[in-house]
Amino acid sequence: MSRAGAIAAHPDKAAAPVLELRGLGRTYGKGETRVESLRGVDLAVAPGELLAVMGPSGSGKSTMLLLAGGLDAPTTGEVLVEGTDIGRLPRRKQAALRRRSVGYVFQDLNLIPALTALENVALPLELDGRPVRKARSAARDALAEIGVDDLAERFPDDMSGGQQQRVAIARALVGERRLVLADEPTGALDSATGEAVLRVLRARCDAGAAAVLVTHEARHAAWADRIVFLRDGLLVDDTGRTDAAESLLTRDGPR
Ligand SMILES: Nc1ncnc2c1ncn2[C@@H]1O[C@H](COP(=O)(O)OP(=O)(O)OP(=O)(O)O)[C@@H](O)[C@H]1O
Repeated sequence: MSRAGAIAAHPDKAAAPVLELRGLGRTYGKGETRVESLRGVDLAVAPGELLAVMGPSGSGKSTMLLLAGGLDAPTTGEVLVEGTDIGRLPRRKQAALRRRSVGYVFQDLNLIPALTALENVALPLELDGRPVRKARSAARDALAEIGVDDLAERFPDDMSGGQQQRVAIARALVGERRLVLADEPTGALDSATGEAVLRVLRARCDAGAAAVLVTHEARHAAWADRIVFLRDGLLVDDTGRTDAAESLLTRDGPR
């Protein structure tokens, strides 16, 4: 299916959002060291939608992603994942929802050094109670999707930074993740591999997932259905595509 065709079918704005941020704020520190990292952000991401978040360094992009994934708690406001306010869930249920529904690709890769690539990718499913054989089979599929199935038996220390990053991306996508949160996911990758990763992210969204992609690069943001801009902890523009990003698009996808 062409990208133009995929966009016609997605995102499904009529469906309930996969992710909703309501009045989201986060303040760090006190007194002179107080920083208002986010200052009341409202945002909804629909099934099928790939949303790009851009903005200057320090504008709150990473903070927003951490809060959206329940890895940090907001000072004000709410985060709803598939309609559930994650702040109201007991800790164990919150952890289960994160494992089942949310995939993270952060700059800090956090692969477990004592586990092979395959074991790292299978881990979230195994923690969730999936039988080991099924979890590893799904992990193999995810590694293949990212094009690193040949690394399955390798340990993180025996991989390059780019290979580790691709394994971390496979771990974020394994299973039926409805929400993928990616913070500069192509950082350590050459441009062809980076594009391939974005293609996978796009395909996941076209299959019904929602994704939030923090990026500094307009050519990566051009894969998104919508781009929002953060400045000083506030969303300053939620109007859709920029002309700059639009101009990077061709009929069948970004170059
Ligand atoms: N754990 C923390 N403790 C104190 N201040 C923090 C913390 N995390 C973020 N901040 C501050 O909050 C603000 C927003 O940071 P954040 O990392 O979210 O920005 P960003 O837009 O992702 O930046 P970059 O593009 O450089 O990654 C910055 O002023 C940062 O110093």
